[in-house]
Amino acid sequence: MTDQKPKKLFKVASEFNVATQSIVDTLSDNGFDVANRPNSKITPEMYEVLDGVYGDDKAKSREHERAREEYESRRNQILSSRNESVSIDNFLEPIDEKEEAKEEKKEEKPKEEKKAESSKEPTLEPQEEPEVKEEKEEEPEAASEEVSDEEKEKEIEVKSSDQETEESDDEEEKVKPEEVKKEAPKKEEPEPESDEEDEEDEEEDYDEDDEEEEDEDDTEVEDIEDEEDDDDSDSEEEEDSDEDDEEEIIRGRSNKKLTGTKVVGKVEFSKEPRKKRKTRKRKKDRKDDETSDAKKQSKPPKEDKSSKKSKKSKKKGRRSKVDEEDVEKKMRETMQKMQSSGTVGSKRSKRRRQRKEEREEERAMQEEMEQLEEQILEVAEFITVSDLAEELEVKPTDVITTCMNLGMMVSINQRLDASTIELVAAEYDFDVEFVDAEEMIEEEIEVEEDKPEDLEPRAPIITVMGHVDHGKTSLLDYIRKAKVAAGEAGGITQHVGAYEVVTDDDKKITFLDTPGHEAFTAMRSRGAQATDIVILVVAADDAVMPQTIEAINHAKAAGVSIVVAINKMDKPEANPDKIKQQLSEHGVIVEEYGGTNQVALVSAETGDGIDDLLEKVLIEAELLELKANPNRLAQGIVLESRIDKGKGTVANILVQNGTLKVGDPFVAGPVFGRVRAMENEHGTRLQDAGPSTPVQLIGFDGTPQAGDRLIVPKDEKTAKEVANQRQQIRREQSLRRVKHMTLDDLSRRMALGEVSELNIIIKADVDGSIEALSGALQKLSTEEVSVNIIHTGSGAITESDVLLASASDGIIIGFQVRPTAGARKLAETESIDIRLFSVIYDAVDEVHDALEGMLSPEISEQMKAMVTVREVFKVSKVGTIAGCYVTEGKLNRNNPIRVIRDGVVIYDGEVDSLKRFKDDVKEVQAGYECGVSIKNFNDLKVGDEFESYEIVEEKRSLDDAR
Ligand SMILES: Nc1nc2c(ncn2[C@@H]2O[C@H](COP(=O)(O)OP(=O)(O)OP(=O)(O)O)[C@@H](O)[C@H]2O)c(=O)[nH]1
Repeated sequence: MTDQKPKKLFKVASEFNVATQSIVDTLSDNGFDVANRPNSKITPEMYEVLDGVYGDDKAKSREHERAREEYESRRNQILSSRNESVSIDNFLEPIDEKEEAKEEKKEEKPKEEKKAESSKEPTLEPQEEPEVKEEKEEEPEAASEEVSDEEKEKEIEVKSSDQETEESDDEEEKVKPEEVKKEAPKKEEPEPESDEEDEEDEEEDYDEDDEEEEDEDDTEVEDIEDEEDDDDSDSEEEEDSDEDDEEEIIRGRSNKKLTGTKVVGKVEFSKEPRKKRKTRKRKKDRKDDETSDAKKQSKPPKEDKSSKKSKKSKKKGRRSKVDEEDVEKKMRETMQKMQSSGTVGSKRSKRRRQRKEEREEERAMQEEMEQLEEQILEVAEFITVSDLAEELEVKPTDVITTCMNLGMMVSINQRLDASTIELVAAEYDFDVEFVDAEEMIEEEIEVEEDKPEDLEPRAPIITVMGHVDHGKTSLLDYIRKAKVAAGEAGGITQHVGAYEVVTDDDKKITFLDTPGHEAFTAMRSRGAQATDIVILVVAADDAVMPQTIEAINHAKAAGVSIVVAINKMDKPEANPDKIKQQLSEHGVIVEEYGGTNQVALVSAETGDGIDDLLEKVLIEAELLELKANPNRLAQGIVLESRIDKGKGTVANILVQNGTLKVGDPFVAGPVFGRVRAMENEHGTRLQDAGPSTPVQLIGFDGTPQAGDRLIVPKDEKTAKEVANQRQQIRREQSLRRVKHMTLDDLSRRMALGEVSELNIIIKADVDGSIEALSGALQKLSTEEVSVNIIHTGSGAITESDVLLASASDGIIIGFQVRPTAGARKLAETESIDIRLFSVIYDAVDEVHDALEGMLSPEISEQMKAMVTVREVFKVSKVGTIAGCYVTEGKLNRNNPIRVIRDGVVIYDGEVDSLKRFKDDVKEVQAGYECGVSIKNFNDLKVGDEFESYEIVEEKRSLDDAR
């Protein structure tokens, strides 16, 4: 009009609210040759011509715009009056209004078309209308959803205005020309903002939920940004602006909206909608790869994703390259504008892009992981050559050849150890992940996983622990007498390792018979855990004692909840507060002190508080949500076993899950069996036993160990096979495997990935050394291996320590203390590594070296003899002479010697003189008496022990080093 400068086609189109094609056509009719491109220049002359043809439309467009504006603000009012969040409902409510608007639009569009076309080919008009309808019918499929979607679209459409500009004959009076558009968006901007925010959130969720549609969503999102940023300049070339509009429409909504949008385009050009899609896709691609211009290349992979997309790609192909490039260029510009403008929209788009990049990275990583996983072989140690070959998908002879090349002669049925399996697998480019052999076998039989709906609450299984004489047995006895199913005639007739009690409100609790943490830990050391809750008994008239602390540590190491029973409350000197206080110092914090451990004040003598204790146990059980499925094949645990002259092997079993029935075949550890008979503690024969029921079971082929898991497989054949396999594996393991952690073995096991933590039990002479040592050791934790001090205590290393080490696969560090004879033997049989030190730094260095994989135990200490002092003679000028008895080994006068009193090293020195009767001797064998004096040490007492030892240099073999 008044403008002297040439205008861009898309702007003019938007101004007149006509399709760019119509403008191009009109111009060509009037002798102007203009390409239908958004940026084609419309000279003032051309503009004049257009003004003549479309001037009226412009006015209508303005009117329309105003109407739309009104509608928009009404809508926003409604929306904001509701809860800000934009939900489908929010959109659905103003349906009527929107529907109206929609109707208007539908009517407007065809008419506009007519007008646009009328200048050229009025006859085409009637044909266009049906086309539009068709489109509309085709695209939006889900009617109800789309109503809301379309409404949303409309809102946005209204904002963008380009589409509405596409005429309206009937509505002419209502609809006003375009200029309004420009004003309108500005006003609208703040309002729609909130909607779009919400939409954006929706999109975010959507993005995350649906990767497939991610791209489209993103496109939509960007379109929204376009909308936001370009609202002012709403103007876009007719065609592309149509596309953009569509995109804008799409923005806040689902893909269906996109299709709805197409309709607009189709009104004018039957292929338009497809072009629009192309544009969208291009946009997507650009977003995917902003910097790359080669969008077309990036498209194909995405297109593969869905047939829809591939269709799109075909459509793309139809369009001329030039057009695409132009549009892309335009899009790029828009994007740049958006970025440089630094608007909220651009920030959003950045965020979105970031998210998208992150997602892509994640996807790439996942793919990588998958690839890596493919190369990981999950096998059990001691797998046979043939099984390994099967896993590697090669012939057994190939594995044998590989082993030969590695310098090992193996047979097809030979079982291989971890390092050999690794070596062989490496030859085939596989990494190995070792899984527990027994678990693997169990996996074969334990296919069925309990469904949550099949699970029913089961009775909790309780172990009572506490210090000597604090009343564990009394408590168990009282509960048993008072609560064991009162109706049972004859009372308790036999020991089944556990018993069930029924509380006043008819709830069941199963108590394991053997109190104390030794039994508990011994069971755990065999890989079994029967206990759900520990009742920690502490005498109210005493204090938290060493075994109380041990019990706490054992329960914690097992991850079992603790309910405290402060016993002997009937005693006048009872002081429960002191006990609670002391317990809190050891990590057992009762509820009134802000902790989670429940506490009951009881008297095992009078029975006071026992009901309260049981109630608290039940509450704890409820918190633990202990459940089992009684309607499945049984699983249980062997509590004890013995051989009965008449019955053969008899074992006390605790059923943990499922129901054990007479006649069931089973496997308990490496032992096969079939349930011949079951009895409860009252000697009553049972036909079946459900979860948490203790029974005495007959029908074993061999003798299982306490702690062995009992499983009922689907048939006898499987049970026999599993038992057989387990026997083989156990044999293999006992032959070839150091069962428990040792410092020497640590680095090897670290390399195998078997170890992520080093559990240490510290025993020392005094508390000060414990603190210093545990502090220093804990600091040694590395990323790969964390150092856990699971128990500390002063005094000799006891069997209980060894059991805990065994159960927790830990090592024992003794500082200035020695193991008791029993502990030493147990440590030998359980292969527990006990390291004894006299200097804290030596201990720290050794653990450090082990963790670094640099431990070189070339020099080690070997105990040569143990000697007990039976009498002490003080001889003037000579000093103290001990009359001794050599209990173990051979006492050599040249070996260094330690003096141990109550398990604690009190002196480390040399033998001054060693005599048999009156004669000096070089050495004395075990079982003989002798007289010993120690250089510079006279403080000898009856009962002291001497430990004679030798420093040995060990040469490490290659095997050791591995
Ligand atoms: N007054 C009083 N004495 C109790 C109570 N509970 C246990 N006792 C007594 O404390 C002593 C030790 O009780 P036990 O039940 O044998 O203690 P324990 O913890 O099982 O001991 P060990 O089996 O040696 O570990 C016995 O003489 C009981 O009579 C109580 O609540 N009140």
